Amino acid sequence: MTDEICLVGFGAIGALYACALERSSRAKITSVCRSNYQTMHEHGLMIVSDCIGTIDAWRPHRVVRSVAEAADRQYSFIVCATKCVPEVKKTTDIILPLLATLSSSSDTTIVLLQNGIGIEDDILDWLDEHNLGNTVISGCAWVDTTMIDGGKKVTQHGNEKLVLGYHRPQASHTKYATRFSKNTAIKQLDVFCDLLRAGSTNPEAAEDIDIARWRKVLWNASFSTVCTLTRANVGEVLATPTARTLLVEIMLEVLLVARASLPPSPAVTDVLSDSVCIAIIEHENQKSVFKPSMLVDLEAGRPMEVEAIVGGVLKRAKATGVAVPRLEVIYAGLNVIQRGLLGDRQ
Ligand SMILES: NC(=O)C1=CN([C@@H]2O[C@H](COP(=O)(O)OP(=O)(O)OC[C@H]3O[C@@H](n4cnc5c(N)ncnc54)[C@H](OP(=O)(O)O)[C@@H]3O)[C@@H](O)[C@H]2O)C=CC1
Ligand SMILES: CC(C)(CO)C(=O)C(=O)O
Repeated sequence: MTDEICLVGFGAIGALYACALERSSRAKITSVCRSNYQTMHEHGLMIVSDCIGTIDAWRPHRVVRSVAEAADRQYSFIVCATKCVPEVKKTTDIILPLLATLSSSSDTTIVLLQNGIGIEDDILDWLDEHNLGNTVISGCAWVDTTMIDGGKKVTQHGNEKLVLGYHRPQASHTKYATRFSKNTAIKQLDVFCDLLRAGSTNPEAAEDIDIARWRKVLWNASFSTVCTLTRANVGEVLATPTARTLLVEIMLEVLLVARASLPPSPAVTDVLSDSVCIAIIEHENQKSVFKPSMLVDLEAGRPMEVEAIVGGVLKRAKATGVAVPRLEVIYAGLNVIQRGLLGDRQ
């Protein structure tokens, strides 16, 4: 069987995983290409990847200019791999024409490939409001991939892992909870992971995606934010003892919020224990010249994922009454920069 899949957000992550999905030979991808529509038509995309190899002039099955144009059919999966910047546009607003194609009889699954905490909230709210129970999956990518040459090339170096899982209804989603089917969610997660595996990438189905997301945001809320505020690479931050201490202190704050937000379980105790902070720091190459994507966005003058990466943690901190003084300072500092980046968009 061939799955029709729509991809919104044809950047580094979107293109890499769309290519993998299509290389499974069991998926047809419709890609919404915004700034790179013309480039895709004229040149296709060159992919140079340590996991899927080198592919010249790849073009997805169908390339369209807008989400509205893509919404002419039902899809098995709607994949969103834009940067998550609700300060510019909420995910529900970006994919609204596709959401409008959903009905109580459709099995369409929404997949969010984005960093951050609470990135699924507005989609679940929308489904609840519309009395729908479609599965929502999200993925945390542990990969270093970049789109370069004006959208003509994607590079991916080193290891790649995509941890995926489905989101359970939240307490406020009473209508979604009655429509949601855990069996369907598990089945759809399996299908998506199988397609990615067949396309030579390394998906991992998480028992509990919330735990996996908190584990991932530990890195983003600390390294990404401190590197961005100091405009320094990972090695430069690690070489500065006070900044190194700050990284650990931020991670400890995130861990307090994570443990207060999640139902207690052996997995939470295991994956989100304080000792993980030192392990994360020691795992980094101390001389790394790597720049987190938040800093890369700043340097390119693009809005950063402040709300998704820091705002999401702060929302959960407020809801659970956990004090996060360092994250508050980080958030305020990043928002000063973000205001400049948003400019007229505000
Ligand atoms: N790159 C990486 O190595 C990693 C990234 N991530 C996460 O993955 C997510 C995606 O990141 P990444 O691929 O790097 O991002 P990119 O900036 O490379 O790509 C984002 C893409 O989304 C498109 N887009 C944005 N808004 C819209 C819209 N309204 N309609 C249509 N297209 C839109 C952009 O198009 P346009 O060019 O027109 O703006 C761009 O092609 C982020 O959450 C990031 O934090 C996680 C781990 C690693
Ligand atoms: C942790 C990392 C580097 C992906 O592996 C990332 O998420 C980022 O740069 O934003």
